Amino acid sequence: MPPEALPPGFVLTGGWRVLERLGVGGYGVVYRVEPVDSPGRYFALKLTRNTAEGRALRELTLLLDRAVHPNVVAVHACGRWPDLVTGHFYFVMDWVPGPPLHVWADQHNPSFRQLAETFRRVALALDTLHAGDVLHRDLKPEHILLRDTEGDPVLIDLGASAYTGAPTLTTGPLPPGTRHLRSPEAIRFHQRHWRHPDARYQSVATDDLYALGVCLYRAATGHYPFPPDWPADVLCAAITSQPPVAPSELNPRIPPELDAIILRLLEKLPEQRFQSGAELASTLAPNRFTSEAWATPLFGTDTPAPPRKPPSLARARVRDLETRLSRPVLLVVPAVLLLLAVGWLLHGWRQTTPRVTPQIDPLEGHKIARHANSHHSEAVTDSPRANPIPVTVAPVAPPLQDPTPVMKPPAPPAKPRAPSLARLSKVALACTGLACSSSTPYVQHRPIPPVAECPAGADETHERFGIEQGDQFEGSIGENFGTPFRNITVKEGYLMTNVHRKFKKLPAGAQLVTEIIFTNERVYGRIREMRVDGDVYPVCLVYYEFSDVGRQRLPGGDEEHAVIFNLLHVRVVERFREILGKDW
Ligand SMILES: Nc1ncnc2c1ncn2[C@@H]1O[C@H](COP(=O)(O)OP(=O)(O)OP(=O)(O)O)[C@@H](O)[C@H]1O
Repeated sequence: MPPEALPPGFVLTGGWRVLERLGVGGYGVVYRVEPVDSPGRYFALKLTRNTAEGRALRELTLLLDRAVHPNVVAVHACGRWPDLVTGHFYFVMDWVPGPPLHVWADQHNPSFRQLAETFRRVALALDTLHAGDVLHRDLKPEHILLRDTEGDPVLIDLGASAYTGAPTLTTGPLPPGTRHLRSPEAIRFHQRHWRHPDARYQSVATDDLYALGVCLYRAATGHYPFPPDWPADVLCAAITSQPPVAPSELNPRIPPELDAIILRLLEKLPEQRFQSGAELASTLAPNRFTSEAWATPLFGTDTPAPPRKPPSLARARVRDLETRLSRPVLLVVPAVLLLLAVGWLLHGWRQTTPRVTPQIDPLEGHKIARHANSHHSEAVTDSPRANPIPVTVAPVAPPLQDPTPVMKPPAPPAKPRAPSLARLSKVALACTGLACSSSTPYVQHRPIPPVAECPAGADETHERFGIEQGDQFEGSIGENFGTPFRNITVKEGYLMTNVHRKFKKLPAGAQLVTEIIFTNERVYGRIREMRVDGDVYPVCLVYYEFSDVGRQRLPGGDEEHAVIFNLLHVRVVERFREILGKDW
């Protein structure tokens, strides 16, 4: 039985009876359970979805040892299912009966004073974690549950937390996290270092405090400072350089002091934020908020606040572009040409980008920023953008695993060219928040990618999933397993290939983080990392066609874009080779 499908009444090894499923996250599924020998006492049981339990053990270690606090969920037992030794790992913690923070704010509609008190307690809990060298790193409204309607908060999900001596979870520049709650400095770091395999962002307390500011903004206004469903590059650019709309502009009931506190938490520079949970907590001390404004509920029911506009995507696009255009190489271009390009781009973007559609909550009369599902932890990703070629695939962040050193021949120097309007537009189009970290917009002649070794541990993964060198299976690029199948446009960088159908023990839908490299003739896909049910495995796979590594480029594309068909073969290899036509 799959771990996420245990029915009510099912009893797990260890004597825990399942009552209901509370949630499914990236790595675990959480059930409300009761002990068989003590029915009526409720607990939450987090069961890993995969038998590899790195994150769960880490979380358990923290909850048992370092993160013991009345406002952090307490853990009581652990075990494995179905087999005591080899089964899925689980741990049992307090069941928190109330809703997550944003749902509480929207539906219970507490007073500003209650909200401040809830956040004061979260700030104190954070301060204790930080004092013990623990960083939460994935604070979001979904991870702050309310114990009761008064708003006593409980922090959950420390699976991504950092603590001294903890095993590293990822080997990319950023730790796991959720994009719209990442701090500006973390995103800036990613923009600068995503091509550098050894770069690691060191989270600090002010990252958690920034995320807490995002949670507070969401609770007090019904919106995120920057909507999570914005295209990734625009969202990242907005987080790093666009000031958020003042919360009081979205919800005029917000007392000025709270407005200032939220904006300070969201400062772009960490040194301008609160420096510790304790500092924030003292600013939120209840005796400071005596005015009438603090006693009012967050949102009006009798006289609903006039709907205000959430931050505009078009404005963010302009700022994004402004940021990019301020790069020195472009300063020499006459302003009039820039304006023309901006106008043209905005026109194109308006037609091609999703819009943020506010949805009115009928109960409270305030708007809730709409976003697809709950937001699971993820790495920063890039996004599709306006492109003259039909379908562009969204690149993703580089792999989480240790990239293997690549034996690179010296790169041919890029030809300097004088800026022209055509080139400018092209650069602006091709230049994403992440891709902008590269200083060369494009090169004309691309070398065949050099030989590189497989990442450490790939053999073990192959064995685990029953695949061996020379095996070939179908992969597809794009959401919905790539369907409908079609020609797509890819850029160099990273994108996600899916295992298209089950192959040996490889499940359909397993995600293959693929490095795309292309020459003038071929597109190479090198895969060093596979993600299955939230777990990450090193692998050594390549795109493959007939007896050749890589895929033929189809007509279309340009120096920046290559067109390929999105259903393709993936082959297990012993190393990444460079020679065309070489049989395996
Ligand atoms: N102690 C608890 N009491 C009540 N509900 C809980 C508890 N712990 C978790 N949940 C519910 O289960 C959901 C998933 O839990 P959690 O976030 O810990 O899983 P995850 O796999 O780490 O997810 P993510 O992908 O967000 O990191 C939570 O969003 C929450 O709704």
